[in-house]
Amino acid sequence: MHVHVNAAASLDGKLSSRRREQVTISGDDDFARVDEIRATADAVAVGVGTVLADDPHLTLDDPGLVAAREDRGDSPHPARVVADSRARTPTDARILDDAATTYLLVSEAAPGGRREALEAAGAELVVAGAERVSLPDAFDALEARGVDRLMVEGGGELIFSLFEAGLVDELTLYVGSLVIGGRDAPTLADGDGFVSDFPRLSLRDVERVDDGVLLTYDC
Ligand SMILES: NC(=O)C1=CN([C@@H]2O[C@H](COP(=O)(O)OP(=O)(O)OC[C@H]3O[C@@H](n4cnc5c(N)ncnc54)[C@H](OP(=O)(O)O)[C@@H]3O)[C@@H](O)[C@H]2O)C=CC1
Ligand SMILES: Nc1nc(O)c(N)c(N[C@@H]2O[C@H](COP(=O)(O)O)[C@@H](O)[C@H]2O)n1
Repeated sequence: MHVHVNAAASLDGKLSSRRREQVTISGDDDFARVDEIRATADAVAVGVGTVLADDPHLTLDDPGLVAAREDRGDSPHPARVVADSRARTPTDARILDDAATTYLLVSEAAPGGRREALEAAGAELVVAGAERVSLPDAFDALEARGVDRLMVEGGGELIFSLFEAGLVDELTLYVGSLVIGGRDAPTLADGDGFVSDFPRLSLRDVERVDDGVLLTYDC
């Protein structure tokens, strides 16, 4: 499976503020670029922290991109994926509407009642890992369901785990021209952080987009 991580950060590396509310960092051109990456993906993933903070929809905005997917025999929108060990996704989350298939990656520790409620709300559950979602096992299960290209939009906890597991193939980072600051504000890679064996990426491209910079890396 090809895993493409995309995120937007302030120039001090924050994905949002210390309030963990959604901050608009990208401009129109960058959001259009994000839509295009979504359109080429079989599925778009976030962690449950992003679902709880942003209530994202993760579908395509551009009807032309929807039509192009349908012309080539794909579903109108990519599937949606949430890494959610304990099945904390609210049953009324936008990500659970019927616009696209939604896979919830849960662990064996997810309470049975929550699993049933989320299945009733339309989610397809994938169980991988004892306490926390095992990303390698979960991604194998997604691949078995036809997900060959996965886009990951965040947040920082999930992205750190993906780097830690060596699962990232490509990173695009839009760096907006604003400062958010805050020692507790989410960054591109949070988690426990690395103290050695830091992942080193290969810079493929640098481009000016909106009033910021788009960095593209091979991982
Ligand atoms: N600017 C941007 O591009 C973006 C910004 N954001 C912002 O980021 C913030 C949310 O980010 P964050 O709080 O880091 O949340 P994440 O979206 O990264 O979700 C983290 C949660 O995912 C669950 N999870 C399940 N399995 C794993 C695993 N193997 N590794 C890591 N996490 C796992 C964990 O909860 P559990 O243990 O319960 O499973 C964890 O707390 C919000 O403020 C949002 O606005 C988000 C995306 C993009
Ligand atoms: N690329 C990008 N730029 C920003 O400025 C952002 N705040 C985000 N956030 C991500 O986009 C998701 C929202 O998706 P929908 O519009 O609801 O489909 C949000 O959850 C973050 O993952 N991304």
